[in-house]
Amino acid sequence: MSANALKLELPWVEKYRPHLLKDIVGNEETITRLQQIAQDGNMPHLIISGLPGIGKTTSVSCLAHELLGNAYSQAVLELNASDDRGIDVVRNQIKQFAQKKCSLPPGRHKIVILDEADSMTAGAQQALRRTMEIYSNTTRFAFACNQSNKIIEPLQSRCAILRYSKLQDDQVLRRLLEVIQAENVQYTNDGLEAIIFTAEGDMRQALNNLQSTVAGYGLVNGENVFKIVDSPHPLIVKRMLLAPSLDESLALFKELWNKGYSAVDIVTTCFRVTKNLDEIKEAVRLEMIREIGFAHMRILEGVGTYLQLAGMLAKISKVRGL
Ligand SMILES: Nc1ncnc2c1ncn2[C@@H]1O[C@H](COP(=O)(O)OP(=O)(O)OP(=O)(O)O)[C@@H](O)[C@H]1O
Repeated sequence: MSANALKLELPWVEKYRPHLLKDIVGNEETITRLQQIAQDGNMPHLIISGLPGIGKTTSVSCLAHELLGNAYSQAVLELNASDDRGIDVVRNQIKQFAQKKCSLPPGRHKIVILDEADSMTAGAQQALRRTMEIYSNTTRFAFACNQSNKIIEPLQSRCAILRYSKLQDDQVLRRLLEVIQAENVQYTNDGLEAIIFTAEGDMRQALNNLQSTVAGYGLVNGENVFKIVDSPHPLIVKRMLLAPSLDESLALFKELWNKGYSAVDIVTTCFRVTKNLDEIKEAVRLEMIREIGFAHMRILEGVGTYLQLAGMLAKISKVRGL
């Protein structure tokens, strides 16, 4: 195996997973709150919610490490969606853990981390209610989830809810550059732009796409990134949307369609490109987004045909006054 292949073995998302709260990028206010909790030592029950790949699980585990130090391995119970988390696990495993005695730094508590908690059944969540109360003097719970409304109300009312927002492009960029420097990656600016464009604020996806592009092509440039991500190149989509005539627009669309991109891929790229189109008037841009939105809705309802997208392009060219 070559040295390069060996170097690529460990996923960068794991290799560069922050170990301290201060290394987590973005959501500064929430992170500051977690740092305060880490200093006080008295962690409340927590729900951390937000989109995938923005550092929720990482934050909880950093917090637990900072609170418990060397006691982490015995004083933290981590359960995620791949573990069985039905009612029996709550009744047995979690309860047993809560009853377990272990020596901790003074004023600290054992921590149960429930990742992807929104996928737990309502029954299992109900069963947690009493457990959380009875053992709250020794054990605290941290839930990470994508949608906090999937956590039943009684649990929500027992917890402090922290919401993570999507990471800004410059925050993702900063982290990418750190990894690029550490891994000595060759890149071009349009390559970085492509990674940020496709990741849409999801740090995990950004790092994975970076690593896949390096593994596949070596050089991170726009073309290679879009090949790896397998989504239509935004420049072609832009040309399609701004073509001087409907015929030209349809010709570019046909090219994309024949390459095998799905209707959803094309329509979502159309939306992302249109969102940032500075070349046209605001009112026209909003009308275009409206048409794209309608087409997207119909495609998600199941009508993802060639005709559907061709119709969308026809409406867009009408909106643009062609
Ligand atoms: N804010 C961040 N700062 C630095 N690295 C991050 C950040 N967010 C995510 N990452 C990187 O992405 C990886 C995945 O993050 P994490 O598991 O915390 O995501 P998550 O928000 O819990 O997602 P999910 O909802 O899918 O569980 C981490 O290992 C880390 O490398």
